[in-house]
Amino acid sequence: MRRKRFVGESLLRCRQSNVMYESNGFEEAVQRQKEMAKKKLVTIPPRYVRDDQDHSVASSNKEVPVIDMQRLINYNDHDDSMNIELQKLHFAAQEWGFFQLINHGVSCSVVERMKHEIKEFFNLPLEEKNKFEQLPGDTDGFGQLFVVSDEQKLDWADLFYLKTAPPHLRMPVFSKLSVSLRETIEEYSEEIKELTMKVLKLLGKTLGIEEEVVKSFFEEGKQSMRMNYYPPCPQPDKVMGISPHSDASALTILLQVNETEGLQIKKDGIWIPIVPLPSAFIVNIGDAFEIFSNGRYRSIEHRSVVSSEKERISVATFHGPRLNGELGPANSLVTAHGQPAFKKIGVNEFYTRFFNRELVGKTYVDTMRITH
Ligand SMILES: O=C(O)CCC(=O)C(=O)O
Ligand SMILES: [Fe+2]
Repeated sequence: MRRKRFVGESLLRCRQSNVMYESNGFEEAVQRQKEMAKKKLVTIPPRYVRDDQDHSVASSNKEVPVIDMQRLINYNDHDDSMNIELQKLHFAAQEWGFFQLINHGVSCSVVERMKHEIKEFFNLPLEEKNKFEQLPGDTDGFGQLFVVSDEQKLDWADLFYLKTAPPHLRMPVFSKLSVSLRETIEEYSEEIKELTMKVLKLLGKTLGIEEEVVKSFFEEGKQSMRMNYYPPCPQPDKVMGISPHSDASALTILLQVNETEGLQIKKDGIWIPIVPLPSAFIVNIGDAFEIFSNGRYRSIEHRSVVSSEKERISVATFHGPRLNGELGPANSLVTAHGQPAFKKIGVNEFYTRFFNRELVGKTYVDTMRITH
């Protein structure tokens, strides 16, 4: 039995070794894209082949709702345009669990710097990237997450994960990053946190939850970032960039770093591709908010597919509940609607259990559901 950290054979690790390199087409694909344009890869290593996934998508072009943050800030109950936007937010959260957020107020310069720095970061030579590998038993750094067996299929992606806030959660890998990347992430983290709290309070408002209650669960919440690099794949229909899953977060704010599309969400059993609007964030409800809202707003399954030609890069910022607290349905919703739909769980345990399982659809949040 190999040590757990080797189970997924981090792409970085594989790229270090010429032997592995010769025998593993995926790493070759990554290298080919980055440094070795002459090599031609035609087959995909079996661990990445997904016979279990149907790649078909909706034939209609349904689109996720677009919410204008500008219309929602400084909320005032007498302002009709705000009321309309708040209704739209409620509809988006209830019917879609996903929306695009425009006029979000996060400064353009921070977003642009973030995109630039992340592209540069994934472009670093291998020897440099090796310095940021996950340590045994840890989640932060380059590596694999949610890989729990040697047989498990792997996603066609290189991922870099960081806990970003509150600052005491940052791991040593964070301080090893270049000053410019670190400062950019810090600023981005701060602005995204502010935005997230505004959206969470508004979602609370649409559900009749007091702002103070939202704050007590989420104000000091755990924020983390998952940076995803999806190399081009010679047979994109045979692999998954990220397998279908819901996020454990309360709210996720996704930044599309380059132009390549790939995110799809499952609506009424059908996969719908998302076409990101320029300057928008893609926002989604996660498991922790499904629990907090007693099931009124649900986390939605999503996945990422890859391209045969182009790399794709995204940064997901997850915001969850306060680590030393308890996660469970907001009291006011339980009183108003009869019974709790979810068990209460300590937040630390909520995350420990999440990271120790395979990430499959909504199976994690389902373990906390109470069946009456
Ligand atoms: O890359 C994407 O569009 C999706 C990423 C994602 O779902 C995640 O990191 O949880
Ligand atoms: Fe996700």
